[in-house]
Amino acid sequence: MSLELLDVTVRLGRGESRVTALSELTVSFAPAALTALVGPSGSGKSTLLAVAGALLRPDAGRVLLGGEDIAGLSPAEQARLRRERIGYVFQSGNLLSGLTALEQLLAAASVAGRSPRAVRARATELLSEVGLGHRLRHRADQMSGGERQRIALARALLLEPDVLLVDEPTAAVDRERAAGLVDLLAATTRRHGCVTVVATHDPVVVDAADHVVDMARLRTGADSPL
Ligand SMILES: Nc1ncnc2c1ncn2[C@@H]1O[C@H](COP(=O)(O)OP(=O)(O)OP(=O)(O)O)[C@@H](O)[C@H]1O
Repeated sequence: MSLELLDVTVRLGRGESRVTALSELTVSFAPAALTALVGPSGSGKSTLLAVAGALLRPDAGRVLLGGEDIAGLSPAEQARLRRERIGYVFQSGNLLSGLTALEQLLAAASVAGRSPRAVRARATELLSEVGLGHRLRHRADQMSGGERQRIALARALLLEPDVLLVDEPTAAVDRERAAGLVDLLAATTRRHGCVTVVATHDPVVVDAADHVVDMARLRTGADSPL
């Protein structure tokens, strides 16, 4: 299932601080492929992820997931789409306070309508794969930013979404860990066939990516869409 943004414009802020974060941007992202989204700070990478994940409604343009315009859905339909088909791994982690690493994954599975018991073994395995196998029963709110983001990554991979949106997954980890996380992301993406878009400044991610989209070139029209 492909993901396409067609002539998308997003304006953010109010009054004098109002900026056009995305201007008539057109780009498509392939399924079963990891796309690295690169570009200078402020070029709109995070904004693109928010629009692609139906967290932000564009001022103009369409966002097609498998041919359906998700920007035009009602708020309730968008909420359902976000819950069932989109995985987010943002730097804040968006975790639930008070829960352990393992409970974060089991709770997410439960909200998505899956039996926590059925996914427990896979959840444990994924937490080990992101390097947190020894901290399954530690509270996530007592972990570092990089560790919390790795929990969010394991949680997203457990739910096997159609679209996986990841913001700077390697910013808060050491180089060796970064390579391991990117390999896991790429392998899972190819296995499950999801559209994975990773906003990054990290050459490790760019080297492992199937495609690279450069925001700076898109904005000036120098890049043709994939
Ligand atoms: N809430 C907001 N209100 C006003 N302007 C905003 C808001 N959020 C972002 N912007 C602006 O929109 C533009 C795009 O920001 P965005 O965060 O998408 O860039 P980015 O490429 O992800 O940057 P970075 O690499 O630093 O994370 C920037 O000019 C930014 O200052």
